[in-house]
Amino acid sequence: MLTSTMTPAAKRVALRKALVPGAAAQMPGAFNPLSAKLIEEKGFDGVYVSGAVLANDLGLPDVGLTTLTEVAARAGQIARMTNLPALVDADTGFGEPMNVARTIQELEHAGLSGCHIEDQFNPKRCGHLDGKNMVDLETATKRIRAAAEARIDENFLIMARTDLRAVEGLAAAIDRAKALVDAGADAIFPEALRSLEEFEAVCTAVDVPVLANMTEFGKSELFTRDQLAAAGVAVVIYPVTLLRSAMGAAERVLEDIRDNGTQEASVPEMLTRARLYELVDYEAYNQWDTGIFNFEVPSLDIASNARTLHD
Ligand SMILES: C[C@](O)(C(=O)O)[C@H](CC(=O)O)C(=O)O
Ligand SMILES: [Mg+2]
Repeated sequence: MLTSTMTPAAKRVALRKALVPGAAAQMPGAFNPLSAKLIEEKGFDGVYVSGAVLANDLGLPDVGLTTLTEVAARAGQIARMTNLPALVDADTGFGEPMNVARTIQELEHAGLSGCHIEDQFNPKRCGHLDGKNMVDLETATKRIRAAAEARIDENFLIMARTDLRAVEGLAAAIDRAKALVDAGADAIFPEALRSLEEFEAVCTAVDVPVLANMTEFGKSELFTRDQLAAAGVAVVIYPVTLLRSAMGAAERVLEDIRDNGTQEASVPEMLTRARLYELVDYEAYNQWDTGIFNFEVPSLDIASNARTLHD
């Protein structure tokens, strides 16, 4: 009720514990606080807060336009609504090393469990697009060192993302990943790898947990959890999956209303009123005021989601 019951410190410990090489812990991307509750209810290991989703949600492209204030605020809203640890995409860190240090502290104060910082130039691009511009090794390591030194809670996870694979190849990406670990990264996000063998090579080369980005319509195939676990991956993100699914459903129902004059045919696809109320724990709020949940919600078979509007 109201917020999660676990402290940010406890969630950070949970994230550290989940990040075991070969565990392939699954962290779907929450596009809002409510979807984080759904992710938790379905038994996932953590929640990812995607920079692409955050930007796209504002109607913006994912090119580094969002500010630290916007990202910390939205990620904080998401993090505090779930007992799962939340890992946020901090893009290029929002500036020079001193700004990166502030980014880490703001994200900690917002209740996040960790973040990743990448080695692209601003304006950055989605890691699965061509034409990325990379910063040099010195700048990349400075960002990570500043991040690691700035944290207050030693369990706040600093993950270094390298986008070098698509630009200079796997060997260069592995070299950079090692240097980023030496600079203080607790985990590595090798972006846009091409095969399971490449994941395996990175996992073998670095002695910290490795993340796999299973984003749709990108450069990586959509490998299964078992395949990634066998390659040694510690954590898997599905960053934009829920936003793409929700927006796909929204597009379909809008066309239904426009073309048929009613949404009736789309209702079976919808989350029911009862299910929605269950997710926001409506009933629990009666603890303060018994008048809050004293009405009838059409009782239905929540599991099959099979009712119609007229039930
Ligand atoms: C992981 C990612 O950084 C994100 O912002 O979610 C994106 C995802 C995407 O655009 O599909 C990425 O650069 O891979
Ligand atoms: Mg991103």
